[in-house]
Amino acid sequence: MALAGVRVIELAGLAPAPFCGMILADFGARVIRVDRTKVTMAMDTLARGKQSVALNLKKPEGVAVLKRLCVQSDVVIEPFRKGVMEKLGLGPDELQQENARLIYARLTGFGQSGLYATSAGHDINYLAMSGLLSMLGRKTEEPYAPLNLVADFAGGGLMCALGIVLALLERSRSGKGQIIDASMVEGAAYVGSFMWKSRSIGMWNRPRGENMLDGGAPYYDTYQTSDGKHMAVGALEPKFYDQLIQGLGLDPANLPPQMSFSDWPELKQIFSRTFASRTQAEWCDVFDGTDACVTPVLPLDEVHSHPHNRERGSFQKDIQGEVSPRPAPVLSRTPATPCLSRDPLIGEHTVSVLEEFGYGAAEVEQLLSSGAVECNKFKARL
Ligand SMILES: C[C@H](CCC[C@@H](C)[C@H]1CC[C@H]2[C@@H]3[C@H](O)C[C@@H]4C[C@H](O)CC[C@]4(C)[C@H]3C[C@H](O)[C@]12C)C(=O)SCCNC(=O)CCNC(=O)[C@H](O)C(C)(C)COP(=O)(O)OP(=O)(O)OC[C@H]1O[C@@H](n2cnc3c(N)ncnc32)[C@H](O)[C@@H]1OP(=O)(O)O
Repeated sequence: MALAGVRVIELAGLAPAPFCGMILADFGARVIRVDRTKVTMAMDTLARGKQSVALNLKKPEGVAVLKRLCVQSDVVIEPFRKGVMEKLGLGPDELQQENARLIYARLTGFGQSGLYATSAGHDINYLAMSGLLSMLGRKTEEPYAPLNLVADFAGGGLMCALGIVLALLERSRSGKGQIIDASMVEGAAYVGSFMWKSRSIGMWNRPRGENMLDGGAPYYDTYQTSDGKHMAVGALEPKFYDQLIQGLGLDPANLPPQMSFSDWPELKQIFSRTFASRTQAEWCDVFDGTDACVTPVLPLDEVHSHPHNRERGSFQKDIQGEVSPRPAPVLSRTPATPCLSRDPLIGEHTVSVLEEFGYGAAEVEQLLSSGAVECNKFKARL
């Protein structure tokens, strides 16, 4: 796989860093997650393919172990507030002094500098500071965050993974590591560059919820069907819009023009009434295979069985029967082969990893007895 041989130390975090680590693991990196000790339940639901070592970084011995792991690794991902790693003596200066090739990824909400750098926050806060949240939500509602998708994952974990891969590529020429300052505010904003750049062509010059792509246009929205499900409509171009009108069985001569903003509310009502007259399956029979840009809105437990997704194998089932998306994108020669076995227990691999990284049995025993590390063996259910 593309990242085979790359060793990553992921310090356990909330959601963005685990997603970054999972992406790297999916594409072949060896990801060792460093968990806290005295924690029984892992909160990392994105742990596939990772190993877990439990270290107490409040103990000098624990800090020394992390240093040794990082000296022999390519990447360290830290998900903490600015300054936490420096307080532990594990900042970039310390770690890159011992390993100049180390790529030190710092995944934060506000970045390593600035007024909010040491403030707590979550996805919605970073999204708000990116400018994008002000554009999200129907005109009759307050701005709302689309789950914790945009800052945590698109602008956070995924952007950080991109930074790591870029730094690995650069290191193949320079031989040197570097620090990645991955701010979720900036990552989310960067993902939203189109919103900035398309203002020049008038894409967003109407109030929130009244533009073409933010719920204003009747031909770019969702509609309820007679069985309480929904269809998604994205018929932007006139040639696709014509097929939408045809599929709905409407006469264009009796409708206002597609681009008549003032008539959009009336058009939306006509579309709503029409979509409400049939079931989702019936509308799929009408629109599947056409260019009307109409698709069913599928709930999570139906996506993997939809003929299109099933044919491509877009979703996978792990050893415990849990369905989740397969890694994307698909590389033709070195595709990701995600681990489908169970997630690691906290500290499950502590002893084996320490031994692999050069600790002798007596040293491991001493670290265990001091509480600097912990090991939880998987107890197979008999
Ligand atoms: C929307 C998402 C949130 C997704 C996560 C949610 C799924 C969960 C978040 C809260 C959970 C609920 C909550 O815990 C309450 C219940 C608990 C119950 O047990 C379960 C049910 C709950 C309802 C539970 C349910 C869910 O699990 C939750 C809802 C996001 O937006 S995630 C993005 C967050 N932001 C960032 O990641 C940006 C960068 N990080 C930060 O800014 C901060 O880390 C953050 C997130 C603000 C947290 O700040 P905090 O003060 O807690 O930590 P830090 O300042 O970073 O310092 C870390 C300290 O930990 C020490 N440390 C680290 N590793 C070790 C170690 N191995 N050994 C010892 N010590 C360690 C480190 O030294 C720091 O110590 P100091 O504070 O002394 O310096």
